[in-house]
Amino acid sequence: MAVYTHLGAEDLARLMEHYDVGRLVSFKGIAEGVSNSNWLLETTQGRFILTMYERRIETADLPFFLGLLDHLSAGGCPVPRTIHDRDGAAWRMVDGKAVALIEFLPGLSPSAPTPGQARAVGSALAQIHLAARDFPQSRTSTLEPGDTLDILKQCGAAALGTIDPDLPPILETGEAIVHEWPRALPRSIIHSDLFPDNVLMLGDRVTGMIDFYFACTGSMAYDLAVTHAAWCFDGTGARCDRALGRALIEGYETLRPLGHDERAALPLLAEGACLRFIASRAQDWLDTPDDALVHRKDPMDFVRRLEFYRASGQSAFA
Ligand SMILES: Nc1ncnc2c1ncn2[C@@H]1O[C@H](COP(=O)(O)OP(=O)(O)O)[C@@H](O)[C@H]1O
Ligand SMILES: N[C@@H](CCOP(=O)(O)O)C(=O)O
Repeated sequence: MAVYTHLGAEDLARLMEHYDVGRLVSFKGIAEGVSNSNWLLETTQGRFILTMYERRIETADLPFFLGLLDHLSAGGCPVPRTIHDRDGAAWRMVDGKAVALIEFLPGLSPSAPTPGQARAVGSALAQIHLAARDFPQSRTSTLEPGDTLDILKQCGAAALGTIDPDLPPILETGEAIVHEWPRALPRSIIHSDLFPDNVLMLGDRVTGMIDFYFACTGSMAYDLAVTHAAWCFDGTGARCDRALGRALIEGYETLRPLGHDERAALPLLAEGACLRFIASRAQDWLDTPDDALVHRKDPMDFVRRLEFYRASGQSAFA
């Protein structure tokens, strides 16, 4: 479910009058996504996405997120640009909530990625890392391993055990990850959540990277590790497809070869990436009532991935 707020035809038509995008012809709410409300709008000039920011996103961060989309798009990356209103503003307020109108990009999110698609995504990720280097704004990550371990500690071992009896030991593993975490790797602006459902593709071509609402200043190799964990396993995290992993990293290195320090850190970075998704999923799981119409994502899918990275070390990326 990803339309939390009701906006009727008249509300949307009135809103569109503030933009130079023609007249509203049709619209529909988009079911995918969990954080924001999204509508697909069709006007006499084309298609657009309207996003209303509902959860987790601070209005104070919008200049960073929306400015980043415009910067990357202007730099030739497959990222939607924002449509500014007639006063030049990238977002407006509707009923006390911020909304932004965003370019619609064609494409489908792959549910069973191929090595060709993984290679293209690796290369697109490197492209945004390079293009973001001269983006003048920065944003501190709120999901470093220390932060995510704190989230798990706040959940508490007892509550984690109600999700799965094998979950509480993650608290101890998390301490080890925080202790060993590398702090001096090359940085840029990173996406931090480049799962297949945040990439639009036509065949082997990336047509869109979306949902930059976890983007922040961070280690580029960490972003590659997040993308490895997100793309290269079956749904439950029980099996890693090493061919996909190889293709992803090869694709990345066509534009930005990894340094020795980055390559050496990949297993630990991937463990940190898993810790981050275990924490947010566990928190959401415990915060979501049993009868809510939301599909809860299972933190154990990333516990299995973490165990794989811990057991395999460098060979996971060979
Ligand atoms: N620029 C875009 N072009 C085409 N479709 C988009 C665009 N932005 C979002 N979408 C569609 O909306 C869905 C939800 O968007 P997303 O930003 O991932 O929401 P959430 O932040 O709630 O996860 C996506 O899965 C995609 O289908
Ligand atoms: N990719 C994360 C969930 C983040 O939610 P999103 O809908 O904003 O992409 C996960 O799989 O846990």
